[in-house]
Amino acid sequence: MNSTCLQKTTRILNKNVFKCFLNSHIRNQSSATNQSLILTDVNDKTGFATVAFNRPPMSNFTLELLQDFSKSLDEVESKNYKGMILTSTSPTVFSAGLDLKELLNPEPARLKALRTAYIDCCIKLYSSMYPTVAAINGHAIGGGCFIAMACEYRIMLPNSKIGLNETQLGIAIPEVAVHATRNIISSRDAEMALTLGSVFTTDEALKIGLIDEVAENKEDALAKSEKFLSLFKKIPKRARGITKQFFRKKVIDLMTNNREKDVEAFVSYVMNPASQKSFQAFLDEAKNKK
Ligand SMILES: CCCCCC/C=C\CC(=O)SCCNC(=O)CCNC(=O)[C@H](O)C(C)(C)COP(=O)(O)OP(=O)(O)OC[C@H]1O[C@@H](n2cnc3c(N)ncnc32)[C@H](O)[C@@H]1OP(=O)(O)O
Repeated sequence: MNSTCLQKTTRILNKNVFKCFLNSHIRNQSSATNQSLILTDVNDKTGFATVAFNRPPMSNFTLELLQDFSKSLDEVESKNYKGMILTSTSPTVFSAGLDLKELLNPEPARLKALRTAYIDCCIKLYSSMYPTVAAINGHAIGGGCFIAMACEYRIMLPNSKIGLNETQLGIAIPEVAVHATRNIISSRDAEMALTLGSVFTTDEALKIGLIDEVAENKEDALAKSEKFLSLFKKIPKRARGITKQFFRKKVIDLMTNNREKDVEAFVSYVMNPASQKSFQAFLDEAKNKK
């Protein structure tokens, strides 16, 4: 097989694997974990890229996943795709946030790299020139919720949970997350939600405006996402992107300028014995549920 033919075959194979994951036909999780941690599929007709976290069943973030996600976000920007739908290949979870095993008894240098990579992804997503929508195909907790919040529009499946639960784990919410939350829901609801570490059902999230729409299933969520991105089809990209960035300037500046301070604070919260205890308690409780 010559190299062009091989490339074409590989592309087709990747596309089929991706479609299979998108439809949540994950029969064999160990084969899923052998795949890339991020899958990107581009619709040639619309120019929209669908980027999926590919770490079933929880789609929780490790350093490697975040590094790959950061590269995918660069690719969507540099290849000039017309918009991005963010989702996951897990059947019931968009993302359970940072991998708690990364936070438990961590090696400080890796923990710093994890948080830095997470903030990098948030900056790229929050300030992207292309339009973004989160097709929240299940639970979105902690860092998973914030990533969805960095998109411009959120469509969620019924019977799922979403929220920034950090205070429950002993991690203070950084100032930037306060402003980002207030950009979406009322200041009053934001203060209650972030101080309590509230996790909302789909219906509650819709009621307070944390999500914009509810979809019947994943297929419907992807169709609704395309509809949202299509709104911007005729709007010149540069004018749209710069206008979006003006609305988001405070959060972008805080994330960019406070990066080192945020990383230091995060490391100190995570290393705190009380937080360590709460990570272990969560993991033990989940084990004991079975
Ligand atoms: C610019 C700055 C902005 C700041 C934004 C904040 C940034 C990051 C902070 C974080 O992300 S901290 C982590 C937050 N996540 C959590 O607290 C865990 C969330 N998980 C859940 O609430 C639930 O698991 C779920 C997603 C609602 C699913 O519930 P379900 O009942 O279906 O499943 P469980 O029985 O709870 O779990 C199954 C299995 O998965 C393991 N697990 C779940 N979440 C994580 C995780 N985040 N990391 C590692 N492992 C996780 C859980 O322990 C079970 O494992 P086993 O017992 O089967 O081995």
